[in-house]
Amino acid sequence: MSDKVSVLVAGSWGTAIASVLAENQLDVMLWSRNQQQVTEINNEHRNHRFLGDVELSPGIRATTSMEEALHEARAVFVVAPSASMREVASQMRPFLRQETILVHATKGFEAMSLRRMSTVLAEELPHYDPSTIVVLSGPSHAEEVIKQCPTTVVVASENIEAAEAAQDLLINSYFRVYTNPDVVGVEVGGALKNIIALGAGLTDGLGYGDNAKAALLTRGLAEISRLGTAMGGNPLTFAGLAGIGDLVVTCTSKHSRNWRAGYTLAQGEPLDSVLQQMGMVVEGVKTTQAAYRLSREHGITMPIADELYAVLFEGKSPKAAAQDLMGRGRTHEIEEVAKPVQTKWFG
Ligand SMILES: NC(=O)C1=CN([C@@H]2O[C@H](COP(=O)(O)OP(=O)(O)OC[C@H]3O[C@@H](n4cnc5c(N)ncnc54)[C@H](OP(=O)(O)O)[C@@H]3O)[C@@H](O)[C@H]2O)C=CC1
Ligand SMILES: O=C(CO)COP(=O)(O)O
Repeated sequence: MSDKVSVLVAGSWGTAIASVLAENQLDVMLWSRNQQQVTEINNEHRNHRFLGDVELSPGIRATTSMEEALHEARAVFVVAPSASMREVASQMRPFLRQETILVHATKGFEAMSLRRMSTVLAEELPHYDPSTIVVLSGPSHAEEVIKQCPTTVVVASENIEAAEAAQDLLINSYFRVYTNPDVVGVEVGGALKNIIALGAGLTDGLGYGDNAKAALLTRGLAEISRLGTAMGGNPLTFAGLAGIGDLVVTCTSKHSRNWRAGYTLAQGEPLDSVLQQMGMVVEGVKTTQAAYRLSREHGITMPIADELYAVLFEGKSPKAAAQDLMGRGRTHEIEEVAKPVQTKWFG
Protein backbone atom coordinates (compact mmCIF):
# COMPACT_ATOMS: atom_id res chain seq x y z
CA MET A 1 0.00 0.00 0.00
CA SER A 2 1.17 3.55 -0.79
CA ASP A 3 2.78 5.59 1.99
CA LYS A 4 1.26 8.75 0.62
CA VAL A 5 -1.11 10.67 2.91
CA SER A 6 -2.68 14.05 2.20
CA VAL A 7 -3.74 16.92 4.39
CA LEU A 8 -6.25 19.39 3.00
CA VAL A 9 -5.71 22.98 3.88
CA ALA A 10 -2.50 24.33 5.24
CA GLY A 11 -3.77 26.34 8.20
CA SER A 12 -2.19 25.94 11.63
CA TRP A 13 -3.85 22.64 12.53
CA GLY A 14 -3.52 21.07 9.06
CA THR A 15 0.20 21.89 9.01
CA ALA A 16 0.71 20.46 12.51
CA ILE A 17 -1.07 17.22 11.54
CA ALA A 18 1.08 17.04 8.40
CA SER A 19 4.16 17.31 10.64
CA VAL A 20 3.02 14.40 12.83
CA LEU A 21 2.47 12.27 9.71
CA ALA A 22 5.87 13.27 8.27
CA GLU A 23 7.53 12.36 11.59
CA ASN A 24 5.96 8.91 11.14
CA GLN A 25 7.89 8.52 7.85
CA LEU A 26 4.81 8.94 5.67
CA ASP A 27 4.98 10.67 2.33
CA VAL A 28 2.92 13.80 3.12
CA MET A 29 1.22 16.09 0.63
CA LEU A 30 -0.30 19.31 1.97
CA TRP A 31 -2.99 20.95 -0.19
CA SER A 32 -3.60 24.70 -0.13
CA ARG A 33 -5.52 27.05 -2.43
CA ASN A 34 -2.75 29.59 -2.05
CA GLN A 35 0.19 29.29 -4.51
CA GLN A 36 2.43 31.61 -2.48
CA GLN A 37 1.99 29.44 0.59
CA VAL A 38 2.70 26.28 -1.43
CA THR A 39 5.93 27.81 -2.73
CA GLU A 40 6.96 28.85 0.79
CA ILE A 41 6.34 25.34 2.18
CA ASN A 42 8.18 23.62 -0.70
CA ASN A 43 11.15 25.99 -0.91
CA GLU A 44 11.61 27.32 2.64
CA HIS A 45 9.92 24.54 4.65
CA ARG A 46 7.91 27.10 6.61
CA ASN A 47 4.28 28.19 6.92
CA HIS A 48 5.05 31.59 8.32
CA ARG A 49 1.54 33.07 8.47
CA PHE A 50 0.22 30.28 10.66
CA LEU A 51 3.23 28.85 12.48
CA GLY A 52 5.89 31.55 12.41
CA ASP A 53 9.50 30.43 12.07
CA VAL A 54 8.97 26.76 12.92
CA GLU A 55 10.87 24.60 10.43
CA LEU A 56 8.72 21.97 8.71
CA SER A 57 9.91 18.53 7.67
CA PRO A 58 11.27 18.52 4.10
CA GLY A 59 9.15 15.35 3.78
CA ILE A 60 6.07 17.59 3.48
CA ARG A 61 5.38 18.60 -0.12
CA ALA A 62 2.67 21.15 -0.88
CA THR A 63 0.41 21.51 -3.92
CA THR A 64 -2.58 23.54 -5.13
CA SER A 65 -3.82 20.58 -7.19
CA MET A 66 -6.57 18.56 -5.51
CA GLU A 67 -6.11 15.81 -8.09
CA GLU A 68 -2.41 15.53 -7.27
CA ALA A 69 -3.13 15.62 -3.53
CA LEU A 70 -5.65 12.77 -3.61
CA HIS A 71 -4.07 10.58 -6.31
CA GLU A 72 -3.36 7.17 -4.73
CA ALA A 73 -3.45 8.63 -1.21
CA ARG A 74 -3.73 6.03 1.56
CA ALA A 75 -5.46 8.58 3.78
CA VAL A 76 -6.73 12.13 3.55
CA PHE A 77 -7.04 14.46 6.55
CA VAL A 78 -9.48 17.33 5.99
CA VAL A 79 -8.73 20.26 8.32
CA ALA A 80 -10.77 23.09 6.81
CA PRO A 81 -12.65 25.61 8.96
CA SER A 82 -16.29 24.47 9.35
CA ALA A 83 -17.49 27.29 7.08
CA SER A 84 -15.38 25.87 4.20
CA MET A 85 -15.89 22.15 4.75
CA ARG A 86 -18.63 21.75 2.12
CA GLU A 87 -16.63 23.64 -0.51
CA VAL A 88 -13.47 21.64 0.12
CA ALA A 89 -15.41 18.34 0.18
CA SER A 90 -17.06 19.13 -3.15
CA GLN A 91 -13.61 19.69 -4.68
CA MET A 92 -12.54 16.26 -3.38
CA ARG A 93 -15.52 14.46 -4.94
CA PRO A 94 -13.99 13.55 -8.35
CA PHE A 95 -10.73 12.28 -6.84
CA LEU A 96 -11.54 10.49 -3.53
CA ARG A 97 -11.57 6.68 -3.67
CA GLN A 98 -13.37 4.44 -1.15
CA GLU A 99 -10.02 2.74 -0.31
CA THR A 100 -8.68 6.06 1.04
CA ILE A 101 -9.13 6.55 4.79
CA LEU A 102 -11.05 9.81 5.29
CA VAL A 103 -10.40 11.74 8.52
CA HIS A 104 -11.57 15.22 9.46
CA ALA A 105 -10.25 17.36 12.32
CA THR A 106 -12.64 20.32 12.15
CA LYS A 107 -14.47 21.62 15.25
CA GLY A 108 -17.76 23.25 14.36
CA PHE A 109 -21.18 22.90 12.73
CA GLU A 110 -22.30 24.09 9.32
CA ALA A 111 -23.89 27.46 10.10
CA MET A 112 -27.14 27.31 8.11
CA SER A 113 -27.93 23.59 8.14
CA LEU A 114 -26.55 22.90 11.66
CA ARG A 115 -25.04 19.71 10.22
CA ARG A 116 -22.09 18.05 11.90
CA MET A 117 -18.94 17.93 9.76
CA SER A 118 -19.10 14.17 9.08
CA THR A 119 -22.63 14.70 7.72
CA VAL A 120 -21.42 17.47 5.42
CA LEU A 121 -18.67 15.14 4.15
CA ALA A 122 -21.17 12.30 3.66
CA GLU A 123 -23.51 14.58 1.69
CA GLU A 124 -20.77 15.92 -0.58
CA LEU A 125 -19.13 12.51 -1.09
CA PRO A 126 -22.11 10.26 -1.82
CA HIS A 127 -19.94 7.51 -3.33
CA TYR A 128 -17.97 7.17 -0.06
CA ASP A 129 -19.23 4.86 2.77
CA PRO A 130 -20.14 7.36 5.54
CA SER A 131 -19.72 4.77 8.31
CA THR A 132 -15.97 4.74 7.63
CA ILE A 133 -15.47 8.50 8.11
CA VAL A 134 -13.13 9.21 11.04
CA VAL A 135 -13.16 12.31 13.30
CA LEU A 136 -9.99 13.50 15.02
CA SER A 137 -10.41 15.67 18.13
CA GLY A 138 -9.06 16.31 21.62
CA PRO A 139 -6.81 18.80 23.44
CA SER A 140 -4.24 19.65 20.79
CA HIS A 141 -3.05 23.14 20.03
CA ALA A 142 -1.11 23.21 16.77
CA GLU A 143 1.58 25.44 18.32
CA GLU A 144 2.51 22.65 20.79
CA VAL A 145 2.05 19.67 18.45
CA ILE A 146 4.43 21.26 15.94
CA LYS A 147 7.06 21.42 18.71
CA GLN A 148 6.41 17.74 19.52
CA CYS A 149 5.06 18.44 23.03
CA PRO A 150 3.25 15.36 24.47
CA THR A 151 -0.35 15.40 23.23
CA THR A 152 -3.30 12.99 23.41
CA VAL A 153 -6.18 12.91 20.94
CA VAL A 154 -9.09 10.67 20.01
CA VAL A 155 -10.17 9.29 16.64
CA ALA A 156 -13.83 8.31 16.34
CA SER A 157 -15.59 6.27 13.70
CA GLU A 158 -18.62 3.99 13.55
CA ASN A 159 -16.21 1.60 11.85
CA ILE A 160 -13.58 0.60 14.40
CA GLU A 161 -11.18 -0.61 11.68
CA ALA A 162 -11.23 2.83 10.07
CA ALA A 163 -10.53 4.47 13.46
CA GLU A 164 -7.67 2.04 14.09
CA ALA A 165 -6.22 2.72 10.64
CA ALA A 166 -6.15 6.45 11.44
CA GLN A 167 -4.68 5.68 14.87
CA ASP A 168 -1.87 3.67 13.22
CA LEU A 169 -0.97 6.54 10.91
CA LEU A 170 -0.87 9.19 13.63
CA ILE A 171 0.39 7.56 16.82
CA ASN A 172 4.00 8.13 17.92
CA SER A 173 6.04 8.88 21.02
CA TYR A 174 4.63 12.41 21.51
CA PHE A 175 1.22 12.01 19.85
CA ARG A 176 -0.91 9.40 21.62
CA VAL A 177 -4.14 8.46 19.86
CA TYR A 178 -7.18 6.74 21.43
CA THR A 179 -10.17 5.32 19.52
CA ASN A 180 -13.87 5.85 20.28
CA PRO A 181 -16.96 4.65 18.34
CA ASP A 182 -18.94 7.80 19.29
CA VAL A 183 -18.70 10.10 16.25
CA VAL A 184 -21.56 12.35 17.42
CA GLY A 185 -20.16 12.88 20.92
CA VAL A 186 -16.63 13.56 19.67
CA GLU A 187 -17.83 16.05 17.05
CA VAL A 188 -20.28 17.84 19.34
CA GLY A 189 -17.81 18.01 22.27
CA GLY A 190 -15.08 19.46 20.02
CA ALA A 191 -17.42 22.08 18.59
CA LEU A 192 -19.18 23.23 21.77
CA LYS A 193 -16.07 23.65 23.94
CA ASN A 194 -15.16 26.67 21.78
CA ILE A 195 -18.21 28.55 23.11
CA ILE A 196 -17.10 28.02 26.69
CA ALA A 197 -13.53 29.06 25.76
CA LEU A 198 -14.88 32.38 24.47
CA GLY A 199 -16.67 32.73 27.82
CA ALA A 200 -13.47 31.86 29.70
CA GLY A 201 -11.62 34.60 27.79
CA LEU A 202 -14.35 37.08 28.71
CA THR A 203 -14.22 35.96 32.36
CA ASP A 204 -10.44 36.38 32.48
CA GLY A 205 -10.67 39.69 30.61
CA LEU A 206 -13.08 40.98 33.23
CA GLY A 207 -10.72 39.86 36.00
CA TYR A 208 -13.31 37.62 37.63
CA GLY A 209 -10.72 35.18 38.98
CA ASP A 210 -10.25 31.44 39.28
CA ASN A 211 -13.50 30.54 41.04
CA ALA A 212 -15.51 32.02 38.19
CA LYS A 213 -13.40 30.24 35.61
CA ALA A 214 -13.79 26.88 37.34
CA ALA A 215 -17.54 27.47 37.55
CA LEU A 216 -17.69 28.30 33.85
CA LEU A 217 -15.80 25.15 32.84
CA THR A 218 -17.88 22.90 35.08
CA ARG A 219 -21.28 24.31 34.20
CA GLY A 220 -20.12 24.63 30.58
CA LEU A 221 -19.38 20.92 30.54
CA ALA A 222 -22.89 20.29 31.88
CA GLU A 223 -24.33 22.22 28.91
CA ILE A 224 -22.10 20.40 26.41
CA SER A 225 -23.08 17.02 27.88
CA ARG A 226 -26.80 17.84 27.88
CA LEU A 227 -26.92 18.93 24.24
CA GLY A 228 -24.40 16.31 23.11
CA THR A 229 -26.38 13.50 24.75
CA ALA A 230 -29.65 14.79 23.30
CA MET A 231 -28.04 14.74 19.86
CA GLY A 232 -27.09 11.07 20.34
CA GLY A 233 -23.60 11.24 21.88
CA ASN A 234 -22.43 8.89 24.64
CA PRO A 235 -22.42 10.81 27.96
CA LEU A 236 -19.05 9.23 28.80
CA THR A 237 -17.43 10.85 25.75
CA PHE A 238 -17.84 14.26 27.42
CA ALA A 239 -15.71 13.03 30.34
CA GLY A 240 -12.96 12.19 27.85
CA LEU A 241 -10.44 13.89 25.57
CA ALA A 242 -13.02 15.40 23.21
CA GLY A 243 -15.03 16.68 26.22
CA ILE A 244 -13.37 17.82 29.42
CA GLY A 245 -9.86 17.39 27.91
CA ASP A 246 -10.38 19.83 25.08
CA LEU A 247 -12.47 22.13 27.27
CA VAL A 248 -9.62 22.49 29.78
CA VAL A 249 -6.95 23.21 27.18
CA THR A 250 -9.02 25.68 25.20
CA CYS A 251 -10.19 27.60 28.27
CA THR A 252 -6.75 27.83 29.83
CA SER A 253 -4.19 28.02 27.01
CA LYS A 254 -2.56 31.18 25.72
CA HIS A 255 -2.65 29.54 22.29
CA SER A 256 -6.44 29.39 22.10
CA ARG A 257 -7.95 31.64 19.45
CA ASN A 258 -11.36 31.39 21.11
CA TRP A 259 -10.04 32.32 24.55
CA ARG A 260 -8.09 35.25 23.05
CA ALA A 261 -11.17 36.48 21.17
CA GLY A 262 -13.16 36.45 24.43
CA TYR A 263 -10.38 38.22 26.31
CA THR A 264 -10.18 40.97 23.67
CA LEU A 265 -13.96 41.38 23.62
CA ALA A 266 -13.85 41.98 27.36
CA GLN A 267 -11.58 44.99 26.67
CA GLY A 268 -14.51 46.56 24.81
CA GLU A 269 -13.31 45.78 21.27
CA PRO A 270 -16.19 45.16 18.81
CA LEU A 271 -16.60 41.60 17.55
CA ASP A 272 -15.75 42.40 13.89
CA SER A 273 -12.49 44.02 14.83
CA VAL A 274 -11.59 41.17 17.24
CA LEU A 275 -12.07 38.62 14.46
CA GLN A 276 -10.11 40.72 11.98
CA GLN A 277 -7.16 41.07 14.37
CA MET A 278 -7.08 37.33 15.01
CA GLY A 279 -6.28 36.43 11.37
CA MET A 280 -7.19 32.82 12.12
CA VAL A 281 -10.49 31.03 12.41
CA VAL A 282 -12.42 31.54 15.70
CA GLU A 283 -14.96 28.74 15.43
CA GLY A 284 -16.74 29.55 18.71
CA VAL A 285 -18.53 32.61 17.28
CA LYS A 286 -20.55 30.72 14.67
CA THR A 287 -20.86 27.75 17.02
CA THR A 288 -22.61 30.00 19.55
CA GLN A 289 -25.28 30.73 16.93
CA ALA A 290 -25.53 27.02 16.12
CA ALA A 291 -25.85 26.07 19.81
CA TYR A 292 -28.54 28.73 20.31
CA ARG A 293 -30.65 27.10 17.58
CA LEU A 294 -29.75 23.46 18.41
CA SER A 295 -30.60 23.88 22.10
CA ARG A 296 -34.07 25.11 21.15
CA GLU A 297 -34.53 22.33 18.59
CA HIS A 298 -33.68 19.71 21.22
CA GLY A 299 -35.41 21.43 24.15
CA ILE A 300 -32.15 21.75 26.14
CA THR A 301 -31.31 24.56 28.59
CA MET A 302 -27.93 26.20 27.87
CA PRO A 303 -27.76 29.39 29.97
CA ILE A 304 -24.06 30.06 29.36
CA ALA A 305 -24.37 29.64 25.59
CA ASP A 306 -27.49 31.85 25.61
CA GLU A 307 -25.73 34.64 27.53
CA LEU A 308 -22.77 34.44 25.19
CA TYR A 309 -25.15 34.71 22.24
CA ALA A 310 -26.59 37.86 23.80
CA VAL A 311 -23.09 39.33 24.25
CA LEU A 312 -21.91 38.46 20.73
CA PHE A 313 -25.03 39.24 18.73
CA GLU A 314 -27.39 41.38 20.80
CA GLY A 315 -25.02 43.93 22.29
CA LYS A 316 -25.40 42.77 25.90
CA SER A 317 -22.51 43.75 28.13
CA PRO A 318 -20.36 40.85 29.42
CA LYS A 319 -20.84 42.11 32.99
CA ALA A 320 -24.64 42.06 32.66
CA ALA A 321 -24.40 38.55 31.19
CA ALA A 322 -22.34 37.37 34.17
CA GLN A 323 -24.81 38.98 36.60
CA ASP A 324 -27.75 37.29 34.89
CA LEU A 325 -26.02 33.90 35.04
CA MET A 326 -25.35 34.34 38.77
CA GLY A 327 -28.91 35.53 39.39
CA ARG A 328 -30.70 32.62 37.71
CA GLY A 329 -33.39 30.77 39.65
CA ARG A 330 -32.16 28.17 42.12
CA THR A 331 -31.55 24.74 40.66
CA HIS A 332 -30.16 21.31 41.53
CA GLU A 333 -26.69 20.45 40.28
CA ILE A 334 -26.89 16.78 39.41
CA GLU A 335 -30.47 16.50 38.11
CA GLU A 336 -29.67 19.11 35.53
CA VAL A 337 -26.54 17.30 34.37
CA ALA A 338 -27.93 13.80 34.28
CA LYS A 339 -31.41 14.24 32.85
CA PRO A 340 -32.19 10.68 31.71
CA VAL A 341 -32.21 10.50 27.94
CA GLN A 342 -32.76 7.32 25.94
CA THR A 343 -29.73 6.76 23.73
CA LYS A 344 -28.14 3.85 21.97
CA TRP A 345 -25.40 4.01 24.60
CA PHE A 346 -27.58 3.21 27.62
CA GLY A 347 -30.86 1.99 26.03
N1 LIG B 1 -5.32 25.54 15.41
C1 LIG B 1 -5.44 24.53 16.27
O1 LIG B 1 -4.61 24.37 17.18
C2 LIG B 1 -6.56 23.57 16.14
C3 LIG B 1 -7.61 23.79 15.27
N2 LIG B 1 -8.61 22.86 15.17
C4 LIG B 1 -9.70 23.05 14.21
O2 LIG B 1 -9.18 22.92 12.90
C5 LIG B 1 -9.97 23.70 11.99
C6 LIG B 1 -9.04 24.59 11.18
O3 LIG B 1 -8.48 25.50 12.11
P1 LIG B 1 -7.04 26.16 11.98
O4 LIG B 1 -6.09 25.29 11.26
O5 LIG B 1 -6.71 26.64 13.34
O6 LIG B 1 -7.41 27.41 11.07
P2 LIG B 1 -6.44 28.54 10.50
O7 LIG B 1 -7.16 29.82 10.62
O8 LIG B 1 -5.08 28.38 11.09
O9 LIG B 1 -6.33 28.15 8.96
C7 LIG B 1 -7.46 28.06 8.14
C8 LIG B 1 -7.00 27.53 6.80
O10 LIG B 1 -8.15 27.19 6.02
C9 LIG B 1 -7.94 27.66 4.70
N3 LIG B 1 -9.24 27.84 4.05
C10 LIG B 1 -10.30 28.55 4.50
N4 LIG B 1 -11.32 28.47 3.62
C11 LIG B 1 -10.89 27.70 2.61
C12 LIG B 1 -11.49 27.26 1.39
N5 LIG B 1 -12.73 27.55 1.08
N6 LIG B 1 -10.73 26.48 0.56
C13 LIG B 1 -9.47 26.16 0.87
N7 LIG B 1 -8.85 26.54 2.01
C14 LIG B 1 -9.56 27.29 2.87
C15 LIG B 1 -7.21 28.98 4.90
O11 LIG B 1 -6.60 29.31 3.69
P3 LIG B 1 -6.31 30.84 3.28
O12 LIG B 1 -5.11 31.21 4.05
O13 LIG B 1 -6.10 30.75 1.81
O14 LIG B 1 -7.53 31.63 3.67
C16 LIG B 1 -6.21 28.54 5.98
O15 LIG B 1 -5.12 27.88 5.41
C17 LIG B 1 -10.98 24.47 12.86
O16 LIG B 1 -12.21 23.80 12.84
C18 LIG B 1 -10.35 24.41 14.26
O17 LIG B 1 -11.33 24.48 15.28
C19 LIG B 1 -8.61 21.73 15.91
C20 LIG B 1 -7.60 21.46 16.79
C21 LIG B 1 -6.50 22.36 16.98
O1 LIG C 1 -9.27 23.02 19.45
C1 LIG C 1 -8.24 23.52 19.81
C2 LIG C 1 -7.31 22.87 20.74
O2 LIG C 1 -7.66 21.54 20.99
C3 LIG C 1 -7.89 24.88 19.31
O3 LIG C 1 -8.70 25.81 19.92
P1 LIG C 1 -8.67 27.34 19.42
O4 LIG C 1 -9.32 27.32 18.05
O5 LIG C 1 -9.45 28.10 20.42
O6 LIG C 1 -7.24 27.74 19.35
